[in-house]
Amino acid sequence: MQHDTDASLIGHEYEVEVGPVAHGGHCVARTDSGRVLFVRHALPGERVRARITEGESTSRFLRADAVEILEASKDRVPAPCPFSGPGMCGGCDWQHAKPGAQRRLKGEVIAEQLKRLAGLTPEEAGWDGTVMPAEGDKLPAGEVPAWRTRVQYAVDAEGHAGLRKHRSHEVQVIDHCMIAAPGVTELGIEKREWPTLASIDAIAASGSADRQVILTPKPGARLPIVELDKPVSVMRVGENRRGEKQVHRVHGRPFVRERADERTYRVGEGGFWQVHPQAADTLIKAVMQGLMPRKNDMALDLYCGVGLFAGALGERITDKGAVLGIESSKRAVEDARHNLQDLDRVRIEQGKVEQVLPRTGIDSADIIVLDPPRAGAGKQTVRHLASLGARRIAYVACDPAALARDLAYFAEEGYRPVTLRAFDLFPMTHHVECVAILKPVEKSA
Ligand SMILES: C[S@@+](CC[C@H](N)C(=O)[O-])C[C@H]1O[C@@H](n2cnc3c(N)ncnc32)[C@H](O)[C@@H]1O
Repeated sequence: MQHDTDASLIGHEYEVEVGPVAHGGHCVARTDSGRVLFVRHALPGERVRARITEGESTSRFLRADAVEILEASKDRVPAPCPFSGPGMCGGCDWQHAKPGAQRRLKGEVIAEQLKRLAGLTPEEAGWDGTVMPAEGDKLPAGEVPAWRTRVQYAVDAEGHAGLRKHRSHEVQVIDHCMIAAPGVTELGIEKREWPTLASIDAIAASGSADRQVILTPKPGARLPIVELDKPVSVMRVGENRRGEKQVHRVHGRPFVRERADERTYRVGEGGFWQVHPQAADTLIKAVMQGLMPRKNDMALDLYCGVGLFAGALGERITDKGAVLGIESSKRAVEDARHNLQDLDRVRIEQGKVEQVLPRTGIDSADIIVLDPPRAGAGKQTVRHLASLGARRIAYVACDPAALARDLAYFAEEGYRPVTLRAFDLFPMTHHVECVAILKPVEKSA
């Protein structure tokens, strides 16, 4: 039996004044009785009618969608995508904000996380407070940037391709995704029916003409014959006898080729590559400007993926120096070793940073780049890195909260950020990428 005290509030509506944007991209508001709402599709300063999408009368906070805008912000624009809005596609949650306002709001989230979790003002973090577009991203104002080179389509019960709704397994059927790169759209996935599939990952490399689809069949279903508008390589997701996910090549190359800093990188299924076409070059430039590698440096590239930063470092560390990359994914390590085989100062180790790094016996490094997954590196790894005495550390982060937490750990170990740069590598969404350069705090005599 359900008590009155924990009754579901889903569907209840409140008129609220919308406060600041919070980590995760939702705006904070309060009901008249003081309940905290995280409101999607709203903007700071607006008055909206918010409909509860998650929460009970006893929940600490509720989630809501702005279903009617009673007083609009000057930053609001009509969402260009017909599939974006309350109850629809969960992808682009900031379509209703002008591009400049999107970047300003991302900046406000970074500033808030730095203050709350690392006790740093923007000045103390070496940040001018701006979020820059990716290098070379010169899209005219007002146009929707078609940047997404990798799109994961979900398939509904009738076989129509679409995108997942926000925090839901339901599929929003679409006829095209506005932020998908032209190479993805040209495949025509949405024009066909896929009754035997659960999902389709579509990849259109930006560094080559390679196109790939990774098909996940419904349990027990057969793989369809794939006929798309452009030639693609096809991979299939299955399970081995132990129930572990395995990916097999059906036809074509089992990888796509990408380019960054004038090198070609092979990226196999499951290997990480930045989704925005200008992201890899933008990040390499920011990291190299910050680290300023010297020919004899001992350098580490942690969470190295298919070798993006290790490649850039290996090009610059040419004399008696060395570069060690560490990456947990076996497939990515195979690709990294292939990609960097011409760089004889570069070595790649497979395994988790927190396990492999202590095993290497390395007790000093001159420069370090780390680009961990969303959760960040964590206290143990930060402590280990600080003990290596590097003169500079570049921290690449896709989550400002994880970055701020790790900056606080670095501060405990005597490292502080000297510059921080933020890039809008995910336009139309609340996501943002940061590069912080850290140096040891000089000890006073
Ligand atoms: C954000 S990606 C960065 C990849 C690469 N630096 C790039 O920009 O292309 C993070 C990478 O860390 C790897 N990874 C995740 N957890 C790890 C761990 N504990 N140790 C080592 N690698 C890990 C993932 O497989 C992924 O390739």
